[in-house]
Amino acid sequence: MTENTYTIRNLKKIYGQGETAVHALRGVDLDIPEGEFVVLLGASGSGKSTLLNIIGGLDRASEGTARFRDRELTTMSDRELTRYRRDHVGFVFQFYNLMPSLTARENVELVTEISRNPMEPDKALALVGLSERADHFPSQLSGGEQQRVAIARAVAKQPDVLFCDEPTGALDSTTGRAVLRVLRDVNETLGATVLVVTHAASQAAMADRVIRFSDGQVVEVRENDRKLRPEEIEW
Ligand SMILES: Nc1ncnc2c1ncn2[C@@H]1O[C@H](COP(=O)(O)OP(=O)(O)OP(=O)(O)O)[C@@H](O)[C@H]1O
Repeated sequence: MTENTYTIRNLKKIYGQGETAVHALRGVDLDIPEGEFVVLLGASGSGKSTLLNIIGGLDRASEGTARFRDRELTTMSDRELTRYRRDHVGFVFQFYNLMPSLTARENVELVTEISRNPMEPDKALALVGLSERADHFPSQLSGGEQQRVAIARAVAKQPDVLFCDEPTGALDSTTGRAVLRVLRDVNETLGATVLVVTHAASQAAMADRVIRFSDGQVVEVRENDRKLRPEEIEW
């Protein structure tokens, strides 16, 4: 039997209370198997980021359970959640969040210096095809290159899970494809489970599993028999 990275049951998230309460997740049930490349689709406001934030240990659920392997996240203390994030999870966001005053290598070192089992920063930069740019500052790099530094930073700690919220949202499709290729390589060579939130529905063709959200609920889970390569995807 395949193990799950995440086992999620009746997960609910309510922001605020009373008349202004927002039901961002309305009872989500999901199994995310180890090592899969998963794409989350759904309209703006359907709850994708909220789910990512909860299972990434950045936010807390209002109700329900979310297990990472054999550990329950919803009952962890803040300290345990911080350790979980540090040891197991990498994040990539739409706007790269790099430190402008640090070079590409130094941005990666920020993470490797506090990680339990990091790879060499230069190896992480090589993995995303940026060995030649290690001494450049973010302002000297293109958007796609900056995003690849952000991916190198996230994977340098050798996370079990890589969360990507709109990683290609700010990029043209050629550059975006290069970024998707890197994410696929991370999934295949490091074996990390990769979860990508995207508005570009065509990117779902490169996933093992496609999860569609609507109004705080999962309305479809689809497994692809055949995955497309990033080069074959148009958006
Ligand atoms: N901190 C917050 N306080 C109050 N409401 C919030 C908060 N964060 C999110 N929401 C609401 O929760 C709902 C789900 O938001 P979420 O960001 O998860 O959606 P999403 O599917 O990721 O959207 P997008 O594709 O636009 O990023 C939305 O109605 C949003 O307005």
